[in-house]
Amino acid sequence: MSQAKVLVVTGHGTNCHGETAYAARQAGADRVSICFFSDLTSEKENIRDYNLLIFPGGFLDGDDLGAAQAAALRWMYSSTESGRQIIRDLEEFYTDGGLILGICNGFQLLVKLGLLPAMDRAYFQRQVSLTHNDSSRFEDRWVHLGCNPGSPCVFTRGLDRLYLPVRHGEGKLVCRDETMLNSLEENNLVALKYIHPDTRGPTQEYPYNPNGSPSAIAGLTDPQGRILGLMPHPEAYNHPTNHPGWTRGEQDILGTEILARGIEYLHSC
Ligand SMILES: NC(=O)CC[C@H](N)C(=O)O
Repeated sequence: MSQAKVLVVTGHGTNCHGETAYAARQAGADRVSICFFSDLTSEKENIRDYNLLIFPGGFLDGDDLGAAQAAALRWMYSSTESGRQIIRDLEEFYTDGGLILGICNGFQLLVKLGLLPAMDRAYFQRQVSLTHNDSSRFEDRWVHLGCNPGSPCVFTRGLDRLYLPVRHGEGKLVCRDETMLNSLEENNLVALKYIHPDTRGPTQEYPYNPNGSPSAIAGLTDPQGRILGLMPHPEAYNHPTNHPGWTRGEQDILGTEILARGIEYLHSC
């Protein structure tokens, strides 16, 4: 059994790191640290000392140039003080079996870095993007989600339906064409979809699909299932009283279950 060592990486404008670290502890992590991106370049922290990397939600660099765009460039082109490229550390971290979770702004970073969906195992090549919601406004609401039982994703393993909050302006997935969208489905890289509360099937209907994402895509995984990026915030449903209907006795599976599945996977390694 290996320990689950979690690193939550923040930057200017990140605002969900504290809650995400709390949720990781609740989910059973053995060690949780929060570090700033510059702690990596100054070599105060090294991602190779961890096995679960979390990119939390927020507004990195004020969403200038598009959400997480500047941060993606920073990851691609920054080096440590001793001259090691940060991106090589990230690559080795993943090749050695690490898990990566990107929540909302973190998901935006993962697609812009090309870590998701990494179709045909083409890691670090940008294949899709996330853009402005169809509503042209920030959407802040709870959504119903269905997990894909055929997906290799370790974070959603055994989960069926979830109810989680979203809060974003740029959550609509963009694919080059219909063929790419179909390949995402065929390769089971779609881990989570927005579903309609009545039919319980994938939906394009607003506001159940809050951004107009094609095929109702809310979260993606990679071919190895060790990376998950999702627009909803699992860390924000870490206690029954976070549920908007808790005073009426309403409850769903806690969002922290997503983190717990990843941590269980690490414990089993
Ligand atoms: N909650 C978040 O992480 C916000 C995501 C993002 N910056 C957006 O508004 O699209």
